[in-house]
Amino acid sequence: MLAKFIRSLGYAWSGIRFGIRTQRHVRFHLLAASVVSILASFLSLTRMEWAVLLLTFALVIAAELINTAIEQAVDLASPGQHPVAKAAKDAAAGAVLVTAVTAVIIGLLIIGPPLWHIFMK
Ligand SMILES: Nc1ncnc2c1ncn2[C@@H]1O[C@H](COP(=O)(O)OP(=O)(O)OP(=O)(O)O)[C@@H](O)[C@H]1O
Repeated sequence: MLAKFIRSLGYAWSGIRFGIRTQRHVRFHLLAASVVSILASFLSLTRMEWAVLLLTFALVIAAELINTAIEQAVDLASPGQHPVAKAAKDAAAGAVLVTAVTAVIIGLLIIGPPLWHIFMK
């Protein structure tokens, strides 16, 4: 039971590594999350603000990994060009865009005002 759980964690970790290795957008979002975290660590954020930031990072990275899974599955099912393949990939990319735009707005709402305060002092 425990061994099976650990094996499943290994599969999930290898999926994350695949996303990081092959998808430049995954790497970009990880970098953006790191930069925001470093900036945020200099600000006196509340636990709730940190929770919202972490949830936002997780949402964007998870959306990128699901997008990667959909791209892989579509390429396997439809190696040639097909309008349904395009619709599937574009919808998955749209989902990532929704989370990324929301993340930028949340980032501006949470770290924007304290950063503004520091730089305008
Ligand atoms: N098998 C396919 N059939 C039809 N259209 C496809 C197919 N594969 C990709 N496309 C479409 O071609 C366009 C570019 O696809 P591509 O996967 O290169 O997107 P991208 O976002 O530039 O990729 P990347 O993640 O490598 O940056 C998208 O509109 C996508 O939906």
